Amino acid sequence: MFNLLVELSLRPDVYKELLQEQHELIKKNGGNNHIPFEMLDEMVYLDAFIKETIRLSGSDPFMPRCTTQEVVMSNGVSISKHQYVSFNIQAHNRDPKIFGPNANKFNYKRHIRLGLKLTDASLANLMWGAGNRVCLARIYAAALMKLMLAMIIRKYEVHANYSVKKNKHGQPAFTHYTSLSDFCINKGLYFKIR
Ligand code: HEM
Repeated sequence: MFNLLVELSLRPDVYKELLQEQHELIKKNGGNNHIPFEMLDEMVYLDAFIKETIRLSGSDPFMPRCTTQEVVMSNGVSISKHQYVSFNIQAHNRDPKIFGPNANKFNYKRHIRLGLKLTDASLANLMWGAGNRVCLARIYAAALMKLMLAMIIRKYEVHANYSVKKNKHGQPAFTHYTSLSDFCINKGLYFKIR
């Protein structure tokens, strides 16, 4: 959740688009601010924003497994029984073979174009794991994330307060995160009521 809020605070243009989506839904609901479960499905931008944030800044970085038998991989490397192996989700999530030449760029609309939803578990979204061990509560967890973010977007502006350093290529290097703080706006994130 913290990553999502940091991302929101860093991207005012995206924030505007997400707020616009919420305003349209409120209007469609006759001005009522209530968020019924079915409405979460209509939050297409918010869905894609969460997915893109988690693709780039991660949930679970690794999927550890223990082999139950010897495995010979396609490149000839063999792994014997009872060895711990791990799949690197973060490297996968930035792989240009899967996400194209702009794999390192934040572009949440890529998921809308592909018609992929936050709750879908696929190679384009490993945040829930995959296969037999896929997260059993992903629909619940996704709904909670969307509900909380939608409520925050409707009511608050989120601002970050940490220094954005530049790396040697002049791009922002977000190395200086501070933790959430409710007693001092000089640290972490703060919320301003609209
Ligand atoms: C944003 C929140 C969540 C994320 C990102 C997430 C992610 C994951 C991932 C990646 C796995 C697979 C782990 C692996 O293959 O090694 C997993 C499995 C699982 N998750 Fe979640 N999860 C979330 C929330 C929840 C919640 C709230 C619950 C329960 C109320 C839950 C219940 C489970 C269970 C029971 C499994 C194991 C399924 C199995 O092994 O058969 N998850 N989750």
